[in-house]
Amino acid sequence: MFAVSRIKALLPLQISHPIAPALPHAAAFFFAAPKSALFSIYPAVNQFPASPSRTPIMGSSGPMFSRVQNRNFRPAEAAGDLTTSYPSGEIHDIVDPMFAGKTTSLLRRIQSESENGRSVAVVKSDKDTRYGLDSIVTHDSLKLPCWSLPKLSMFRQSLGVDAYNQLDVIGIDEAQFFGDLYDFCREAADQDGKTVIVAGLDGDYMRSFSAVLDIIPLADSVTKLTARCELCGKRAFFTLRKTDETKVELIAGADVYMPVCRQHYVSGQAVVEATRAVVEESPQKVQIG
Ligand SMILES: Nc1ncnc2c1ncn2[C@@H]1O[C@H](COP(=O)(O)OP(=O)(O)O)[C@@H](O)[C@H]1O
Ligand SMILES: Cc1cn([C@H]2C[C@H](O)[C@@H](COP(=O)(O)O)O2)c(=O)[nH]c1=O
Ligand SMILES: [Zn+2]
Repeated sequence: MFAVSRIKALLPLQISHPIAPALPHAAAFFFAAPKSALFSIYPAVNQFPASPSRTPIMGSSGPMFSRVQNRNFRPAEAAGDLTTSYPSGEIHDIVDPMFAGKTTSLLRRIQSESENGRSVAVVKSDKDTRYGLDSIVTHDSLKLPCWSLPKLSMFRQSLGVDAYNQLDVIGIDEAQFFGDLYDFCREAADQDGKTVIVAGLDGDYMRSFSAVLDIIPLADSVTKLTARCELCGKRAFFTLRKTDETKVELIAGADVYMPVCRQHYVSGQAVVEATRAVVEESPQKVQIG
């Protein structure tokens, strides 16, 4: 087994530079918004518990941006009556390899919804501890407060039922780590009338299916972003793992992963596998790239 070097420098928890202009090398799903508008929602961070995941108290308020009206929630009291007007939720699925800009897109979408007067909250998997548990953070250091939870089924209870009912928009980052993504999205959109914006990897380093693909049949829209191949600069659709670690879930950044085009995925995988075979015979620390 090879040792994987740990991420050396965690990104700072403050925004360290302005919003990247429209994801230069992503086929972007771009919500034009002034930089100042994004920053205007950050003061909300200080109004809420530093880490809601550590204090998931019933009825507590979490990192949800202010809005008082509940536009979407409709009790399902008349279920079965065809004349009943069901809530009009939506599901939008943003998928990509790593570094293509899905967290940036999610952040912009949430910002845009908030500016349009909608009540928003963001949740990510608590498995991703790279930048702490109280924010989603992009690879270029933009951040937004969030809830970190092991399961989406805990979301309503963590926010408190009243706060959940008042929500219009739910953003989900690192969605590939949620086993209950399908059930949560279906209920939130179909029953509770929420707009759900989901961002996650469509495949792991082996290009196997991710939970994010399960919700395509439920979705209003699916957007696949692309990164730039780190080896040749062409469009990158895949994530290459540079180490010999084989477990599916391995939380890391650019020290372990890189976005690659098809050609470099295939050749890169061949190198990783050949190296693994050699090193299994003669163990030593190796990292490619
Ligand atoms: N190899 C890389 N290492 C670090 N950052 C990168 C790399 N390639 C692209 N980026 C930056 O990451 C940004 C996208 O970050 P983010 O939205 O967090 O992506 P994702 O959530 O899809 O992983 C890009 O706009 C670019 O500035
Ligand atoms: C390819 C791949 C990725 N992961 C992990 C690595 C990161 O912690 C996240 C993806 O983060 P990002 O916001 O998309 O950059 O997923 C993994 O566990 N297994 C994989 O195969
Ligand atoms: Zn390439």
